[in-house]
Amino acid sequence: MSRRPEQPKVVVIGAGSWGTTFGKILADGGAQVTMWARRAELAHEIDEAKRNSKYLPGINLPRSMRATHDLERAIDGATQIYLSVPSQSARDTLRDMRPYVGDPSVPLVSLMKGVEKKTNLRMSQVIEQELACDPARIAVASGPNLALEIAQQQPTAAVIASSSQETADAVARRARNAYFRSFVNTDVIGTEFGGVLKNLIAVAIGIVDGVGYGENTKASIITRGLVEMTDFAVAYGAQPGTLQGLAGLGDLIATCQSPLSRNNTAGRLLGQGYKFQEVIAQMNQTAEGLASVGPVLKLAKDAGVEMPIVQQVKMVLDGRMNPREIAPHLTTDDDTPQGEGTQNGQDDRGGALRRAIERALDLLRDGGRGARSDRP
Ligand SMILES: NC(=O)C1=CN([C@@H]2O[C@H](COP(=O)(O)OP(=O)(O)OC[C@H]3O[C@@H](n4cnc5c(N)ncnc54)[C@H](OP(=O)(O)O)[C@@H]3O)[C@@H](O)[C@H]2O)C=CC1
Ligand SMILES: O=C(CO)COP(=O)(O)O
Repeated sequence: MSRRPEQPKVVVIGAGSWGTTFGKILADGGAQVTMWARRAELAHEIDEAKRNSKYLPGINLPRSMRATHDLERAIDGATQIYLSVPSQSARDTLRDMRPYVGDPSVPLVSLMKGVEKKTNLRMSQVIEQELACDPARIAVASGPNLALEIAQQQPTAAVIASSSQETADAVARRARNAYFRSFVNTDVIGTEFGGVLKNLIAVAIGIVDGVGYGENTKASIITRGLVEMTDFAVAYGAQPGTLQGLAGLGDLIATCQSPLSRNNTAGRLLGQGYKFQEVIAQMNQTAEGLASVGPVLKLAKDAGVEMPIVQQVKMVLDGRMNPREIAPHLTTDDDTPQGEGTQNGQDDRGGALRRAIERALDLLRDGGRGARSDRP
C-alpha cells in the first residue's frame, strides 16, 4: 500500500478562537498543524480531546491537529508561522519566539487586527521590529472572518497581503480548503488597517444597538465609517480599493452585523449603559477595538484625518458622551454642507491626499526625520 506523502508542518501561535479556527482551516487544507497555547491544560485539551471548549464550544477539531505549550517544539520544523494572540501581547510573544524563527524562508503571518498602544504600530511592523526580519517574509491575513462561523465550515473568503507577491501566494496556497478561500494583494497597510478600523465602527454599531436605534442610524454609521476608514488608511499609504474589498467593506459588514463579534458586543454593553471597566469585566475574549481606539485617533490627528465616529466611540468609552448622542457626525460640527465622498482625491476636496502630499514634502524638507513609512 502506498504511503501518503509527508504533509508540511505549520504552526499557529495562540490558541484562542481565531488561532484555533485558523489551525483547523490549515489542517482541513492538508497541512500538518501544531498549535501553541500558553496554558498547558489548553494545549492538552486540543492535543488529546481535539476540542477547545473555552473558545470554540461544540467544535470538533481535526484529528491530525497537534498542540503544545512548548514554544521551541511548536516552531521546530515549521514551514509557515501564523501568529494569533491579542495585539497588545504580540511583542512579548515575538520576543519569546525570536530564538526559534531564524530560517528566512519561513513566512510569518499575522492574523491579528489591532495596533500596539505604546507605539501605535501595526502588527506587521511589530513583527519586523521584534524579529528583525525582511518585510518580504511577513504576510497579514484579514477579511470577514468570524471565527465560530468558519469553525462550523461556513464558506468564507479572506485576503492575504504581503509586500512580496511570492510570500502572499505561498500563504494563500496553504490557507485554503473547500470552505475557506484566500485571495491575495500586496497592500499590507490597507489590509491591516482595514481589520483594525472596522473594529472601531463595529463598536459604534454595538452602541447604536444597545441604545435601541434602528437601521437608518446603523446604515449611516457603516457608510460614513467606511469613508473614515478609507481616509485614514489612504493617508497612511493604503490603496483605496483595498478598503472596498474583503479586508475593508467585507469585514465591516460581517463585524457590524454579527452578535458573534466581540467588538460589536462590547459596544452593545456600552450602549446599554455599562461603564468601560464593567464591559472589560464582562468580556472573556479579545475585543481589539477597545485598545486600538486611542492609537488610531492619535495617528488620525498626526495625519490630519477627521474621524468623527471613532472620536465618539472614544468619548463614550471615556464616559464623556451619553451613548444616546451617537451619530454619523459630531453634533459640534459646523453647518457647512460637506461632500459625501472620501477625502482621498475621489471627490473635489482631495483633503487627505493633499495632506499626505504636504506631509511628504514637509518630511523631505525635514531631511526625512520622522518619516512615516511601512517600516518601523
Ligand atoms: N475571533 C475572531 O473571530 C477573529 C479574531 N481575529 C484577531 O485574532 C487575534 C486573536 O484573537 P482571538 O483568537 O479571537 O482572541 P481570543 O480572546 O479568543 O484568544 C486569545 C488567545 O491569546 C492568548 N493570550 C491572551 N493573552 C496573552 C498573552 N499575554 N500572551 C500570550 N497569549 C495570550 C489566550 O490565551 P489564554 O486562553 O491562556 O488566555 C488565547 O489563546 C485578535 O487580534 C483578533 O482581532 C481576527 C479575525 C477573526
Ligand atoms: O475580525 C473579526 C471578524 O472578521 C472578529 O471580530 P471581533 O473581534 O469583533 O469578534
